[in-house]
Amino acid sequence: MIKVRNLWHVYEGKKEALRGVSLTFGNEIVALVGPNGSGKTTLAKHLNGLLKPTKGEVIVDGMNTKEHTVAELARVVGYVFQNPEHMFFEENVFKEVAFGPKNLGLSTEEIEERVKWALKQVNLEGYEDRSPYSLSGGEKQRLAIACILAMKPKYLILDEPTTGLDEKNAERVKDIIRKLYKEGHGILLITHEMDFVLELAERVVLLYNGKEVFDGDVEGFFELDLRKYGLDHPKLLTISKEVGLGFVRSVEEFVNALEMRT
Ligand SMILES: Nc1ncnc2c1ncn2[C@@H]1O[C@H](COP(=O)(O)OP(=O)(O)OP(=O)(O)O)[C@@H](O)[C@H]1O
Repeated sequence: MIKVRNLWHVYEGKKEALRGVSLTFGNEIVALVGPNGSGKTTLAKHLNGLLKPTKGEVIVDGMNTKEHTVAELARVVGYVFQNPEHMFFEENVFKEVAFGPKNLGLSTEEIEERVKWALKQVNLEGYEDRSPYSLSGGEKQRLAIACILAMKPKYLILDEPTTGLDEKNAERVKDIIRKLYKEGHGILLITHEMDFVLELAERVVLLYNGKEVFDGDVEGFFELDLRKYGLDHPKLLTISKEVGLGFVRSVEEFVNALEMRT
């Protein structure tokens, strides 16, 4: 479990980015949403100790982030940043994925095993010798996930993982997220894409001005007046409600509901 208790974060210059956020998070897919500047990235950075609380505390599987290093916490909470190409620096995909496990001090054999396993999870087998920079946008995103997975963290934070991807690549990333969740990972998705929230999340945390203004299930979230928070409803849901079919989470569910009615 990750427990966030009355978390405040004040940046230098006195910007209060988080103002008393409390939540717990386990093996689930949680979407962290909110308008620009609401504090999503600041909150996420607290979960693996990149930032330390100004007030309050964050406990990751019993570890208080104030008392543990980022290196220790990164074994438990992996963070896949937005625009992953900025994080690549090795000459090939194998070395890129091996970097994390190497830093954990694992044996060569185990490192190789982990790289193989992580690349398989994201369908990048056979890419070992390619330069990370030669990959497509979708492949880079999957490589970034593999780099983090190779550390075998229990929790994963994914910051805008489908931004800039075409539909096919976005679907692939969604499939990876579903698979990782089924395998027991807790997943925190930072996203602006409400379709993504509708389709994938189990729970939504909405931040606004550094406070959580909603923490609950997806259906309840989409009953909010989201315009107040600078967010939109997904088109599919709007149409479904307009034609009286109520809450659906995918085109498939919409079509089924339509067929049931006729
Ligand atoms: N290093 C920093 N120093 C000072 N203020 C900062 C710093 N980083 C973020 N902030 C401010 O803290 C607030 C919250 O920022 P944060 O990046 O957490 O928001 P966000 O919800 O992730 O936004 P976005 O959706 O635009 O990525 C913003 O007002 C931002 O300008």
